[in-house]
Amino acid sequence: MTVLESILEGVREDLAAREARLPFDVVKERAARTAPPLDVLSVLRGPNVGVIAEVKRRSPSKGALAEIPEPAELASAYEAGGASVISVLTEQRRFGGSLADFDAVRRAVKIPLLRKDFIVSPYQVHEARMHGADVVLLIVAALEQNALVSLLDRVESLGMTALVEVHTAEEADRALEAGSTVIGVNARNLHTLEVDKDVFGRIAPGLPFETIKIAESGVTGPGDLMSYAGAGADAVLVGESLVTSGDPKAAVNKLVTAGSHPACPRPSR
Ligand SMILES: O=P(O)(O)OC[C@@H](O)[C@@H](O)c1c[nH]c2ccccc12
Repeated sequence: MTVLESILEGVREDLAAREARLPFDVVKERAARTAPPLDVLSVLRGPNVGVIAEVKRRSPSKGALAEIPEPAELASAYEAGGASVISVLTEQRRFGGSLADFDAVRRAVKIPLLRKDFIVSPYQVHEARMHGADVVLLIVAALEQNALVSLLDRVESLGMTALVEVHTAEEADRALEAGSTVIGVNARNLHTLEVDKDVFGRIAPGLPFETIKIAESGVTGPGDLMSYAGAGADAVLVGESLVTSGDPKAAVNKLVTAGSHPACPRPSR
């Protein structure tokens, strides 16, 4: 079994437990009564290379990263540092996240929020909306094509934006075929956890120019942001280097400053 497969197994078990506690109908109803999602597309289409800052306690590859006793405080620091979007991991077993973290962050900040989890069922999409998500991650490697298509439709029908994650050119083709407008290229292979920062530069130039391109993983500072920008990134998604920085506001701000510097390559749109 690959790492991704074992993560998905745990996710399905946890999902079944939540479904037993709160019926899908109720989740749908509450989602429909939640304040509408924020327009993240116009945020990501802005003139600068944006920063999506992630609340991440641990990861299968690195183990514990940071305790983060107050996710709301961390998120406020990200917002104050100029992040465009905040990503909150809600997967519990491997990443130490939760929907309670998501709620705390939602109450603390005004900028768009991404629910970062392993979405395999429509239940999780409505659940994300019920908790105030604006963006939902869909991982191509975790989904059959028909499931990807129907989850993407579901996300959009609720007014949210799907960040569709790929790691290979074949997955990028599947993402485009499904109709994705925002594609994240993860430098990390979720089957093996290996990181290859050149993956973005190999895949992004082949995507349509109007596709919003996000470079995910392995950003350690402004240098990485600049090189991803040179390969066409509209934004970078950063977790580890921010949560381990000791000063998340300053760490985000360094990236944001690089992404708005005149010397930073801009997405051509
Ligand atoms: O901590 P990093 O290397 O900055 O990476 C952040 C983000 O890209 C990573 O957390 C991530 C990308 N895709 C995912 C899918 C599931 C869980 C986590 C992820």
